[in-house]
Amino acid sequence: MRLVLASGNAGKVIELEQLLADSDVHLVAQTQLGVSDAEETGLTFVENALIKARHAARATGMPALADDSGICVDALGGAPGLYAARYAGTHGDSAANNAKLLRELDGIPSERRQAYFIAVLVVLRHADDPAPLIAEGRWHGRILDAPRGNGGFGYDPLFLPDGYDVSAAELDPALKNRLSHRGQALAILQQRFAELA
Ligand SMILES: O=c1nc[nH]c2c1ncn2[C@H]1C[C@H](O)[C@@H](COP(=O)(O)OP(=O)(O)OP(=O)(O)O)O1
Ligand SMILES: [Mg+2]
Repeated sequence: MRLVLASGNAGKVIELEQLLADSDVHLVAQTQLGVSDAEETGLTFVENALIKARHAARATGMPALADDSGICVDALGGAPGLYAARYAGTHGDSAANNAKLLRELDGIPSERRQAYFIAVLVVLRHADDPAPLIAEGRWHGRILDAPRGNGGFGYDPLFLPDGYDVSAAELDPALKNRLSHRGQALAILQQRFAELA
């Protein structure tokens, strides 16, 4: 089964390809097919994932998988949340986003730095599919005082997963994929791939 992966984020593409490496799902990244990024106008992760999947399915005529994700920080009322990719103003500027997150949490002690990553994955069989497959995962932890590690992407250097003494950027990639919001959501979705036409 060939699916277009409706994401322009190289970190996500690597993780999702790895997660599906042993399956019969073959992902083709939308950038390889010349598909532009969709405008993320939704007010929820589900809406944005649907918008992205529909955009890629429409452009390619292929079934599509999309991931909308973010990080929600309790002490910030859930921010950056849905707006994680554009938290500091420029879409996808991880260095600026991470710096802003550290600034916003300046002086807040570690016991009040709880946060979770969330990912919503959507599969549309075609652009007008009225019955998308949808799965969600959440990964709990806290925000560090300073970045640690070079792996992963995005907010990983600032995220200390519950139960671990290393940041998400210091975890072995395969372990991150087993634990993460994205890995959890994909495990749920895979149980349903069999339903795909
Ligand atoms: O495992 C993760 N480790 C670190 N950071 C993460 C993770 N998962 C999501 N994130 C951050 C990246 C981005 O700041 C935002 C997602 O934003 P989101 O719009 O879903 O993705 P994006 O714009 O980078 O790519 P695209 O929309 O083309 O899939 O949350
Ligand atoms: Mg995005």
